[in-house]
Amino acid sequence: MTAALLSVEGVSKRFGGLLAVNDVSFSVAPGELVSIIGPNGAGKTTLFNLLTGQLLPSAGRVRFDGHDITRLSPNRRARLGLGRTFQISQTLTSLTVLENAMVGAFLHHRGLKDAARKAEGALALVGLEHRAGIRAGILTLSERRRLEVARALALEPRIVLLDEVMAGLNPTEVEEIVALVERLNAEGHTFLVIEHNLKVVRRFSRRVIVIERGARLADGTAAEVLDDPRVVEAYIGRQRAA
Ligand SMILES: Nc1ncnc2c1ncn2[C@@H]1O[C@H](COP(=O)(O)OP(=O)(O)OP(=O)(O)O)[C@@H](O)[C@H]1O
Repeated sequence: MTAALLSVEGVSKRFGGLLAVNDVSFSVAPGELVSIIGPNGAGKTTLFNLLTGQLLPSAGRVRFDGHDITRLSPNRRARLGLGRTFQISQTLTSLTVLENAMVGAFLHHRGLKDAARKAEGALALVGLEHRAGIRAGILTLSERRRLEVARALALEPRIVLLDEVMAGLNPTEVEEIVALVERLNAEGHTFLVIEHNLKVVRRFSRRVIVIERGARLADGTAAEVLDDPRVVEAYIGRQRAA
């Protein structure tokens, strides 16, 4: 078995009386594309925040490439190779598209020229190179999402965490992002993705983890997990009923 790139070991997060993440364990191997699904409020974004250091866990450990990163700052984790996008767009609307991508690149490249070259490469990976010089504020939602992926890629990450990058997009735009993530994964990028669109999840994930009320309810192949009666009951049935 391939050594894990990211390991989550018995991680919990308590907010006062609420156990938002409850003793969750799993690992991600290099090259995988793993989806995390679960009902609203299940604890998925909190779990991402524990992985990237925006929050510290109440219990448990996070390891990255064998190193214990449980208490490292977000910046140190990003330097080690944890890139992410946020559910709420972090695009700096008054800066250009290139300058936004450079925010990621500055982590490893202090010089302007080097950072710009790295950022241009990341924009080319997501098909936004022709938009490099325009103000990010005038991008469409779909372009903005791709810019966020580019900013994460400009960090030269070893894993990219995507938090609902397809939310609010129309079916054509969803297809574009799915194709982008599939291509990047085929090129060797490792992804951990929070996604609500189960058609997308079934299509592109080899592996799916279900979080419900903070706990891991299932972890397996997309077919195993999405057809598991417990998952249908806890999540999919509820989505269908909605
Ligand atoms: N900083 C915080 N302080 C207190 N409670 C919080 C905080 N962040 C999240 N929570 C609570 O933790 C629970 C899990 O929230 P979280 O945002 O992680 O869920 P989610 O699965 O990402 O939901 P969604 O799919 O709606 O984005 C929710 O009950 C939420 O209200």
